[in-house]
Amino acid sequence: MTRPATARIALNRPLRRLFDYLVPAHLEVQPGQRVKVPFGRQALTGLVVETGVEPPAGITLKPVRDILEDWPALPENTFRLLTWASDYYQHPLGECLFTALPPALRRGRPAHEKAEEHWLPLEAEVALAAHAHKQKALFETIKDQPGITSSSLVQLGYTRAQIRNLESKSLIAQGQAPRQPTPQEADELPGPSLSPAQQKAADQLPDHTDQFSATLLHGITGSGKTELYLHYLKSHLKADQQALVLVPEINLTPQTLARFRRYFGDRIAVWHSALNDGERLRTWLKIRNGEPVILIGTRSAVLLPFTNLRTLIVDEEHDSSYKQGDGFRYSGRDVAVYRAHLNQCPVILGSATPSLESWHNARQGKYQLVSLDERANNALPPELALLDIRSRPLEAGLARPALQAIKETLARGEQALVFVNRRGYSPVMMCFDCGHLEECPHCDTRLTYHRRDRAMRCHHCDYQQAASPTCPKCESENYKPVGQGTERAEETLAEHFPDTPLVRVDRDSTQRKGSIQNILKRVNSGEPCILVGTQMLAKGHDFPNVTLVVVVNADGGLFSVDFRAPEQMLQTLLQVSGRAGRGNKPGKVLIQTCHSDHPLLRSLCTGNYPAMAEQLLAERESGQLPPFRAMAILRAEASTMQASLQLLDTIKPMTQTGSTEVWGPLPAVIARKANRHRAQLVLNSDNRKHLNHLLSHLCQHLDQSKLPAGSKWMIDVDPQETG
Ligand SMILES: Nc1ncnc2c1ncn2[C@@H]1O[C@H](COP(=O)(O)OP(=O)(O)OP(=O)(O)O)[C@@H](O)[C@H]1O
Ligand SMILES: [Zn+2]
Repeated sequence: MTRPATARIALNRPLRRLFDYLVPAHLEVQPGQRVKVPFGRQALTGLVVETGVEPPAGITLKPVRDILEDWPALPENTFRLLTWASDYYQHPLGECLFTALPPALRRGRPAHEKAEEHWLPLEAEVALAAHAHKQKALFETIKDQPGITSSSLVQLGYTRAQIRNLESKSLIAQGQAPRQPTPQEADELPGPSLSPAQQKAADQLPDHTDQFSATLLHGITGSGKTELYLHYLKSHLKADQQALVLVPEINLTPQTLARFRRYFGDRIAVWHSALNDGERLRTWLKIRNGEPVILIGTRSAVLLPFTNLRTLIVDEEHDSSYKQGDGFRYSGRDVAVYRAHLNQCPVILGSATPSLESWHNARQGKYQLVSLDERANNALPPELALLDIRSRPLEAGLARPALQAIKETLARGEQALVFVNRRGYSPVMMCFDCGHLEECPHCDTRLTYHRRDRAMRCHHCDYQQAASPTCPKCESENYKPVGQGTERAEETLAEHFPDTPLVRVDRDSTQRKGSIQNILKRVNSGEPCILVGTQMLAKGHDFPNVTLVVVVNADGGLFSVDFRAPEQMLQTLLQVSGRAGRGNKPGKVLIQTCHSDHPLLRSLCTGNYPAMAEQLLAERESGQLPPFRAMAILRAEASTMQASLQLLDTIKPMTQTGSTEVWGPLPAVIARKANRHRAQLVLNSDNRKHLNHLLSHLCQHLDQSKLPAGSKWMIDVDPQETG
């Protein structure tokens, strides 16, 4: 008797196991392929992991119901990448594999595009009834963006009925917009002409796209790293090959895209969180079909099923947004390096402030270091100075010399940028009579005061309450904001500079789709203005007329318990400083601090990042911290702290092997978040392989143990946040 055909299937479930099914004779399946399988009373989409498996004895298998297409949605190479990542990050294989599918395919939709409706205006102006505001706005939108799709319009808040209505009035009709230049046409555009310093760096980049190499491109802020990427792709990527450029979310600005489109036209595709399901499916299909796209995308783009990926670039490689903070906690940068290794192709990691991990790898010769230490366009590096605010009067956080410098900058017709590391009005509300501080009822944190909408908000859970004008405890009127947020800085600056436009950039001011684009457009017009913002402003932007940067308070990272805090502080401060003086006028940076003699801040002022990195690495080495050892955190969450600690206490003996040092269990820095009590066990090992085995073993054990109700555990490998 021949053995019946079987398949082992992964489901999109947080389960560390696979499921075996029979494969009916009329179906043929292969690894990576999507199938429909019965699961309980449901029919689920599954991905074939293996065929011809020996099912456990005594179990009657159910048959696969159907195949969704006759080709593997995940080709072999992508499949191997995800299998590796599942093992490395200790995340269930099913969920890892499904992250490489667009939402429509996860849900079992067919893998082909629905024809999209594109719209063009038929008239130059419209005569609509005066009250038809929405219709007019819709028409204007279509006029501004000819060829826009129905789904994009719906995303902008219009309805399909409104679109039909304009169509019935013969004001718009279906049709495609004028095309972008094709790759051939774009080829005729002159390539970027590199400065001598850029050319020297370009000459050191890897020559071959058919073998693995990892390069760390350390280019100071404003040195033109993007120009180098463009040049590299132009001269090395063949017409039929695919490339991936990873960027942090906020860097995917229209300017960046325009620069890539200028050289590569339609070959450029994008991948980020704001795409709708239709757009995701379309781009996914292009990549899976092996079209020679150059994909510019955020973190998850590194998991997509490329079939001919020959170059990977990770811009701002130090950026912490490359590490996913929940669920499948992978690092987009590290997966990119592994992927280049699998594909035998080059990966280029670029940054003005490389992560200590990458710097260490370069020092050890694992990565090739290429340095670019001149700014493009003959611009000079900014001049950094500390401004000690210990005994100076402050006006809402700003010292007089800082206000004076802003005034002079504006008088010269230039722009100033004020960096505040908190959004909202003030991070604390305090009663100066009874000492009451308003805290979140669900977390161990203070509530942030948002003056604009008179709300007190928790930045860790969704909690908010109306702001009270008097102390909620003793009703004193002596109840006041303490500390600086972006809203408060904006308010003070508006009082000081009533005639100057103020532009605030933080998560609150950029929530609406397109608002960041409008803000950037305004700043790029060059008119004198003051920009006030958080980290969002620090990264990657190119504002040629910003000549002054003021850092309201630099001290946040100096005394944190998180061992990465000093590194992240230096990176943020150097990045935000790097926004000054990128055009033809010199830039100046004023850093307000209460610790102007702190060695870290002193070395910051030299602007010499390699020296800072060496100093920080020496500290990491003496503390036996990453990158000198591998680290993983086992976190527990429960309805009481005691339960969390207890769970970790029972696990701890299992983690104590020769090569692993264990710290904890200890409560997390924010011990209670959204009413969950959090504790952690930190594992450190000299041997990454041993640590990986230990973690796999732990996962298996924990999966099979019965945990107390309401308790949860999770593993974070190479954690970014260790508090
Ligand atoms: N070879 C060149 N010729 C003319 N202009 C250039 C050249 N290279 C770069 N530039 C310009 O210099 C500016 C800085 O370049 P870019 O934004 O690529 O710097 P960067 O290295 O990415 O900086 P950061 O790390 O600060 O984001 C841009 O306005 C860019 O157009
Ligand atoms: Zn909260």
